[in-house]
Amino acid sequence: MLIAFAHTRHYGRHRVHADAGVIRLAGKAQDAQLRRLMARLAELSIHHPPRPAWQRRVLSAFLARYALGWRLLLRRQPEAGRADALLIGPAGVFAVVFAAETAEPATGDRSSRRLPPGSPREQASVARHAEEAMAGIPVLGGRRLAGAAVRLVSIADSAAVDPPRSTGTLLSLDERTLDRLFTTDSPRLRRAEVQQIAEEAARRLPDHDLVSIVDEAPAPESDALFDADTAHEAARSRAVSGPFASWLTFLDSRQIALVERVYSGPARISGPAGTGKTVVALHRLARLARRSQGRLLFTTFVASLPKVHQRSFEQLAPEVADRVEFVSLHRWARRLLGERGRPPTEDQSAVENSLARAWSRLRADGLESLAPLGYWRTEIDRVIKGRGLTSLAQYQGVHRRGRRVALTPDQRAQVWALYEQYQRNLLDHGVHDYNDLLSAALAEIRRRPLDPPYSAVVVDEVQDVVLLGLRLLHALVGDQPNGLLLVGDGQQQVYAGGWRLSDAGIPVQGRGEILRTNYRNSAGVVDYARKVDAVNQVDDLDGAAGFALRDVVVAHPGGRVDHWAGPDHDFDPNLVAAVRAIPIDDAGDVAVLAATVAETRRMFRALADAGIAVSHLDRYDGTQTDTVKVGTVLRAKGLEFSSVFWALGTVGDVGLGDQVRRERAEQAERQRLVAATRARDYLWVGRVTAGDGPSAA
Ligand SMILES: Nc1ncnc2c1ncn2[C@@H]1O[C@H](COP(=O)(O)OP(=O)(O)OP(=O)(O)O)[C@@H](O)[C@H]1O
Repeated sequence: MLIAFAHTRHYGRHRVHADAGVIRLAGKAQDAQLRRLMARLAELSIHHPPRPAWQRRVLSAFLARYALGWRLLLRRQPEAGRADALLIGPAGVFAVVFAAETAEPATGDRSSRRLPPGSPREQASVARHAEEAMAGIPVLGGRRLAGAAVRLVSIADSAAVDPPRSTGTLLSLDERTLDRLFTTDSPRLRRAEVQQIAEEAARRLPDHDLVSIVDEAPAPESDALFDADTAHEAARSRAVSGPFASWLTFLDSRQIALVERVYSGPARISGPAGTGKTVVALHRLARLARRSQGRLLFTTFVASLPKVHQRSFEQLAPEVADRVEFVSLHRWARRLLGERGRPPTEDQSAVENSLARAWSRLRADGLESLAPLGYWRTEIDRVIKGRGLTSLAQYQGVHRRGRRVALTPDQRAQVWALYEQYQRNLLDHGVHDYNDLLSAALAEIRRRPLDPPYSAVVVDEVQDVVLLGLRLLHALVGDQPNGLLLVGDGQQQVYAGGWRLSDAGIPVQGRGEILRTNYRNSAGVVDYARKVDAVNQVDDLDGAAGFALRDVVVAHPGGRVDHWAGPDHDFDPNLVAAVRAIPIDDAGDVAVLAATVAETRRMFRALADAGIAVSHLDRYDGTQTDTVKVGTVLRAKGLEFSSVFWALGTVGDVGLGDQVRRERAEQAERQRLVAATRARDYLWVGRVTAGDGPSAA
């Protein structure tokens, strides 16, 4: 065994020498020997102050894992607001603080005295400095270490009376619980990445020593996923670019810039499907949470999505996860109204009934000849109530974005009459629809703002939030710096009746950013999605030309798309056969999607009858299960699966006018785009060429 240190010295039979601040321990590492060596190292070091025995044992425990790929950077002199060490290994990057008074600073200088261990100020300072030192360290493949990947861990003397508790921004351990640091279900770093990061950190931090042990027989990289012979091309490309969920640890330089950017007011991140918009939003939340004390909010229009992203966030930044609320917009509004003593009365069938009764009274006025009731429901939901219009005069003047049935002033007056009758019926029933929830919540917030307010609000899939919802979310944080972040993609808008951010009075000029590299979908899947017509109708949510999927850079090669077309009676057996062809172990990463609930019901039944374990996508919360998820494409927004089966429904548009048909076709194209871009590696597209299609239950 050879130990290298600042100057070559001999300790027993070990030769120790230091070279540019790098300490080397060479030879076969035995735990007991290491412990002795570390003790000597601490005592004899000309760089490091003496350490208490328990800290030396902890450091030895770190070094004992050297052969398993762990690297240690040791700060020479303790310093207020700085980590004592950085530990880098398969489970991630940790900034380590010894949570007890270490040896008195050699200089006795007051400035180097520490704040009380574990004080929030000390924690925040340690976390910030460690993040800033490490963020952006490059590894192979053009990826860079994300600041949020650096976790703060405080290690206490296990002889202390109270066992340490993980609180706030801190993971607290002692010698008895130290193993929790090293164990991980899904490795975040590969051996070569650990080494690259450690070496670059040593360059960036000249007041640290990188302790290394040259082992004659390093343990082999154990992950079979990286075996070039066995892996599928796309899966291999993912494996090469990093272990599972590599976005938890690495981002590209553009993404890092967006995570770290300080915005002086509301900001927008857009970009085509799969470019990491949500990933960037989650990293930003982690960064902001670590730099603030209050609550933060992540919300979206899609009911089931917040839970899924909450699970990812708990992996990304467990220390601050309890300060970030993940909740859908309507649930949030409902909760607020409850807390303010004004709980809404919700009854979906009474809401439907209110509209149906209004329709049977007023349809003869001519609306029926233009479009069916469903069309007017969208008009009321998205255009009239969704935009918070309060008078016919406002409605007469509004630009009905995405709505293809042109309306004369008289016809607008008829729609307005339908809306007013609907409102009266809701009132009679004493019920509220979804938009009523949002407008009541907005009125509440204007009457009495939240106290304390959120320090940041992130809105994902913002393109599908109604204007009223945007106003509500804007009212929560106003134009405060880093307050409101809107994340979305105009190309994936699945509801007509959209808006411009300027309609909501949200100023994002100069704070709009675009992501352009797709990390989710393999090239074959992107090639299919590029041809979808929705590609040609995209803006940046504020009127300017957007950046479309057809122009993305694709990170992963490979991927496959299969097409099936045939008569209705052949659809079910072909779907079942195609799903069966997926290896059983991968079933949990499979989604079967369609545009309508009726279609999904039929497919659910067909798969279940064939003995395939299925579950409802709308109950999916990100928990790993081995069931195939079946649901509508609306429920799949923001999600991804290894394989996606998509039933191209036949649009039941017999007897509809050209304009309604056109709008439906546009919507169907956008849904197709969303469905296709949920698939990482495999997409199956089934189309019924004769008969009713899968919607015929
Ligand atoms: N820098 C990165 N390195 C590796 N993988 C990444 C990176 N950025 C994103 N990803 C992966 O890309 C996928 C898509 O990311 P994300 O869900 O954030 O995209 P999105 O733009 O929000 O997509 P959509 O608009 O379709 O919801 C995720 O699986 C994530 O793991």
